[in-house]
Amino acid sequence: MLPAALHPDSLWRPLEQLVLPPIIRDWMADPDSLTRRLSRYGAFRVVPGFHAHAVPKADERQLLALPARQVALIREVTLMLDDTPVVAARSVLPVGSLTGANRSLGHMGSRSLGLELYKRPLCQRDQVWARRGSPDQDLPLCWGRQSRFIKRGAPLLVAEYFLPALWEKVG
Ligand SMILES: C=C(O[C@@H]1C=C(C(=O)O)C=C[C@H]1O)C(=O)O
Repeated sequence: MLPAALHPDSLWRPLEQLVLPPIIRDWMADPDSLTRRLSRYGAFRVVPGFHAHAVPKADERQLLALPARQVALIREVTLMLDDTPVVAARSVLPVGSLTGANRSLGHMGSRSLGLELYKRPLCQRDQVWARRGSPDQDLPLCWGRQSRFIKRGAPLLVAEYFLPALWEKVG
């Protein structure tokens, strides 16, 4: 029987509404680049996965206030430390947010999105939600953070699931 706080939660809830273990809150509430913080713990690498235009999930569309059938660029990656997967990430980049100087956000490949977001002009991480869940059926239940970034006035969504191996490396 999982303690109540550990039940899978289908809803993204504002981070400040959740009671979290201190180390989890420390990482989930960190306003700075996750890439930069992870890089302090070992050899950091981004392994790209799914990367295509698609209609976002209903909760993603709601968090970005996107119309029902509007497509966005979906980028899924695994963040590795010393060749161990530590974060599963899924970003939703509205087509309208990838114009002008923001175009490079749509062509990151194995470079971290964070490197662009945390370059000048700095992004704002203006909303952060959290949930206990699994990014997909092959991965274990873990804490997830959904952030809305504003870069050059344009919104994008980055979900990061903190895999169990992360806490072994940073604990
Ligand atoms: C937002 C950041 O970028 C990271 C890099 C990602 C990518 O390359 O797709 C996805 C999740 C983020 O953890 C960050 O470093 O804080």
